[in-house]
Amino acid sequence: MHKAGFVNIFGKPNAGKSTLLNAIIGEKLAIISPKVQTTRHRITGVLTEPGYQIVFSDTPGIIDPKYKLHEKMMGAVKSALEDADVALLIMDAKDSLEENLELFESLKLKVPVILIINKMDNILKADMETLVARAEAWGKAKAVVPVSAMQKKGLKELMAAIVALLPDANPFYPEDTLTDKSTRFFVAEIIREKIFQLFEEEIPYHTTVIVTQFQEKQTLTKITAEIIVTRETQKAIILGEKGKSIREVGTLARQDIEKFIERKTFLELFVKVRGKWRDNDLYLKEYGY
Ligand SMILES: Nc1nc2c(ncn2[C@@H]2O[C@H](COP(=O)(O)OP(=O)(O)OP(=O)(O)O)[C@@H](O)[C@H]2O)c(=O)[nH]1
Repeated sequence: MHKAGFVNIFGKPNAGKSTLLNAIIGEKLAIISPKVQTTRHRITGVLTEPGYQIVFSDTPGIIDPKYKLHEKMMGAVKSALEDADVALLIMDAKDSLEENLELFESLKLKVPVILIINKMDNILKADMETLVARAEAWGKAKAVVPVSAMQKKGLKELMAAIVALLPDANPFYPEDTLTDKSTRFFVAEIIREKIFQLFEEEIPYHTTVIVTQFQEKQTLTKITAEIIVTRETQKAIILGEKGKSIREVGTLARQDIEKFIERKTFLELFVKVRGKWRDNDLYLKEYGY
């Protein structure tokens, strides 16, 4: 019998959700950054193997709804909770187990749960064994699996634990589907990732990216994107002296986009100032939140 189901990943910011999803799907789908809270959308990757199909979703890190944007992120967490067949709760091995369990309890999950202890490469084997035993004593997880998402360790054990909990069902997507999000979305995420890499703290959090044009030409793909910031001063920083910084964003993003869409790409970037987009419902809708 074929198995198929929806599997959602939850965890505190920086626990390694995006890294794990990428390690499993084997394609760069979610963006990864050492800064917290980079994942704002539900990102779905589809894994099709002989005998089973898993539709994965990477939800935003769990945080307080300080801004409207954050409320939308919590909304995404809740809606993901409601439609999952299996929930993967992930924590950093160096983080407090008690705190994480308290957080996971507060989600009031009604679906089967697998507790993943990530970053096993960061702690001693004996300490990990003790941690796993304490996590198992919680009693609410069907399995406790230590992994290193970064080093792709423990993934086989994790997959076996997930498949064991999947319902019998036919595949939801055709075999070659990687994701149900549009290419445009990933292009915008790649550009946003570069902004995270190149600029300090506050800039990335005040920035969003929209792809305004995506044209397949004969020899290349022409993409136009707008980088939306909240203040003129931020615009000046992103542009840089004589446009040096924005060119750097463009070059790095273009290289990754070309790898992702497997086509030569012409990328054009504009920076626009839209005050308070994070608190404005209309903008949030326009930008896909
Ligand atoms: N040492 C180690 N670091 C890891 C591992 N997995 C992830 N990381 C690092 O932890 C940081 C956060 O990883 P992400 O995958 O972006 O975390 P996330 O949970 O998706 O974070 P948000 O998007 O903020 O919710 C990055 O710097 C990763 O490189 C791991 O197995 N070992």
